[in-house]
Amino acid sequence: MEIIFYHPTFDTPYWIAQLSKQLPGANVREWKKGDNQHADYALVWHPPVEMLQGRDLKAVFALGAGVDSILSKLKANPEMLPESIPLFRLEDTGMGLQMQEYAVSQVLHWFRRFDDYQAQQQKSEWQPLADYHRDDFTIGIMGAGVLGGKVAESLLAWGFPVRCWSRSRKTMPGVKSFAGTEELGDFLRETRVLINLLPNTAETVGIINLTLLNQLQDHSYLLNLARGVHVVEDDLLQALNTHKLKGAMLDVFSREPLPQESPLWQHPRVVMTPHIAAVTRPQEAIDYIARTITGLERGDHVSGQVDRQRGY
Ligand SMILES: NC(=O)C1=CN([C@@H]2O[C@H](COP(=O)(O)OP(=O)(O)OC[C@H]3O[C@@H](n4cnc5c(N)ncnc54)[C@H](O)[C@@H]3O)[C@@H](O)[C@H]2O)C=CC1
Ligand SMILES: O=C(O)C(=O)CO
Repeated sequence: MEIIFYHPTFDTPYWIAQLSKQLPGANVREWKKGDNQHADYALVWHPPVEMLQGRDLKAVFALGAGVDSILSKLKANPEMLPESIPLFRLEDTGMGLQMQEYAVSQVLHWFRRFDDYQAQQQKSEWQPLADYHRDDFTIGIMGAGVLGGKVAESLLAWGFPVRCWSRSRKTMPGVKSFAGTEELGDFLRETRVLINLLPNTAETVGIINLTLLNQLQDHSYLLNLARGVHVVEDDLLQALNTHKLKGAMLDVFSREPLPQESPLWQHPRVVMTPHIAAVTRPQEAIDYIARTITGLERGDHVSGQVDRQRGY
């Protein structure tokens, strides 16, 4: 079995060594420009079109959870990957725990009013503030998939009321589920902390705009863990400046790195990280890919296949 690997920043020799260990019958090689030799599987992130085009592959694995970049490349170059070749993505593989750490730490930060205490400290002000109550701190998760589900579990464990919104209704013990555009308003109405874990699709681009933000509770918070294009940044700034939103924590931006001139950098109630909410953990990802390839070779049903029509 021949496997080609391409990632612009990962430690390629490490990945090749570990994959070869887990798939002893396979020959795993780094794909380099000009390599047109046969391959059964391709493992990729931001692949050049020529790497995939015209190949008789059994499957392609995206080395991340989101497949928006590969699907947008495919839209521009449909011949890069025919529909008959399945595309897989990473399901959790250690990203769920990272998302939990990120969300829990920031929700607790807001809930215990550490943002207010930090602002007071800037003014050398010693002033205990009134506690917030969990009943007024409903967490609303947009996108209740693999990662949204994990985040919901962890915030439930901290005793917060948790609700989620997705395309179809979910059954998660203790979590109130809302589905479809017709239930979006009800979902937002009681949400105090909005956590975004939607995929980037034609339907979700720009979904977090002023109309949506205005439906949240007053003095709400936004945690964007998914993709920058979900948020209309001017609308976010407006919601912050009118105090509809009390704070925002952003891991992702419509342009990355965030341009120096963006007013988000300096906003006193915005905190940000450089797209690190959940990164690919090599060992877990390699375990998953090796397990899935073994399953595909046996003809088993395996999970993680992207539905290209849906876009995730
Ligand atoms: N910031 C970071 O470091 C990372 C960000 N991500 C982002 O997180 C996203 C989510 O990842 P997973 O949970 O693994 O995806 P998933 O596919 O398991 O879950 C997506 C959820 O969104 C819902 N959804 C999709 N379209 C919808 C629509 N139009 N309306 C309502 N609900 C809709 C689905 O029903 C599903 O519940 C990824 O697509 C990726 O963009 C993923 C990993 C790291
Ligand atoms: O896996 C993904 O989709 C990511 O955004 C990784 O940072």
